[in-house]
Amino acid sequence: MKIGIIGLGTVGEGVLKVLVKEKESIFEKSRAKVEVKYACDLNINRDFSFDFDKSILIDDYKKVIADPEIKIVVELIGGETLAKTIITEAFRAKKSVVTANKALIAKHGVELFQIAKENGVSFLFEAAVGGGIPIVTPLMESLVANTITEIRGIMNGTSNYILTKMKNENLSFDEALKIASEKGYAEADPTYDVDGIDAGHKINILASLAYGGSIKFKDMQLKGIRDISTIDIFAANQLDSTIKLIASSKLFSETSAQISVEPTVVSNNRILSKVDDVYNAIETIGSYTDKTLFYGKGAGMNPTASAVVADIVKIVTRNHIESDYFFNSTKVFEIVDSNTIKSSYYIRVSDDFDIEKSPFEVEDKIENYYIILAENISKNEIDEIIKDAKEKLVLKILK
Ligand SMILES: NC(=O)C1=CN([C@@H]2O[C@H](COP(=O)(O)OP(=O)(O)OC[C@H]3O[C@@H](n4cnc5c(N)ncnc54)[C@H](OP(=O)(O)O)[C@@H]3O)[C@@H](O)[C@H]2O)C=CC1
Ligand SMILES: N[C@@H](CC=O)C(=O)O
Repeated sequence: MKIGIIGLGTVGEGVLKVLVKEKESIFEKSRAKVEVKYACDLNINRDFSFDFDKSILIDDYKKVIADPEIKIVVELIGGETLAKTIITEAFRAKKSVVTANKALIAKHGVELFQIAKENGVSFLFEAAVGGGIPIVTPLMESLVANTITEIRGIMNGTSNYILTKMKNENLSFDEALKIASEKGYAEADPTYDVDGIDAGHKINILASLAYGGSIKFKDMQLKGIRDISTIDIFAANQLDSTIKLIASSKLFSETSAQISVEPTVVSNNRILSKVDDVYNAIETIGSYTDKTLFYGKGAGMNPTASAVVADIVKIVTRNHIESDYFFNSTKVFEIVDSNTIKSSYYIRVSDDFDIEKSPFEVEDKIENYYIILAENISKNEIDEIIKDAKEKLVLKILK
């Protein structure tokens, strides 16, 4: 089967490399014959990290769409504008699409899956969540017997890399982010990584796969790691805990779920506290399986390429399920406001805060800050109590 790859950046170059180097072994294992007819990028005169027949290089994606021999388009340019046009044009030209573009699926999944369906083609996206970790296929296929009630995990490699380097190597936030970008982990706009947006795209996708229907991305509560200071990392350590950016989704009813992304103080007794660097880990709770844990590299050229290639092979071997259950507009989930739900919290407030007049007790005092641990209280209630403090940070605790 002939395919065209559009976008030869970190992931696209990796996919081309795997398809060139592993052509025979992929055929031996799957009987899939995958021929890359076009590899498209804006800059095709640059150096590549491996040898291949350069005659496949083109710089106009329209050639891929216009060629009737091409059966699969692999969209790896990222972004939400041109990528959406390319994917839509590919569907209308009766071509299946494989992508790693989580932003596009989280925001436009309902529309795109509808167009794919109308044109009788496939739309696969294993690489969109968890890099090299198989998690999309398990949720759609391997765990089909279960009602998935909870999904929780570390889903952004860049912010996990930054938090790990700040804790273990005393690197500054900016130094660690720079290295993550150089390694190809970060998004073209790294605010997506550090502000919880990328993890938000991923939990949106997983929740839709788990519960069916769709979740409106704009209604989700997202918070990133920008406000985490070395003081918080030190204080968490004193509490035998580690700060992680946790994306989570909990089913509340048939039509509502609590879905959020927030930095969380995770007890060192939990496996998630040990997931470091670019690694991701995603826990699911299923009605029959109970807890299942998926762990692996969440970003970077090779792991992500592995997931994209798996989708290509799936389409070539016609070994996948088409279903109306996921990403449809007939069941749109209501998102429960996390700030109203009682939980345990870590609070850091500047010492201008009148602790005596508050219901809180000081757990620790570090520099000019009180560290407080609060139980059985909502974030909204805490915000009201500490509203006059000059500086404050409130993080959920995962015991
Ligand atoms: N990096 C990672 O670890 C992961 C990334 N993803 C997702 O994969 C996708 C790709 O990410 P990544 O590889 O990191 O991004 P990159 O920015 O490294 O690569 C994108 C490539 O597409 C090229 N491009 C842009 N516009 C066009 C066009 N019109 N025609 C042809 N090529 C074009 C870019 O060229 P130029 O640079 O000249 O603009 C660049 O080479 C994104 O959706 C991302 O979210 C998913 C999982 C992991
Ligand atoms: N920028 C993302 C890339 C993979 O999805 C991340 O850091 O996790």
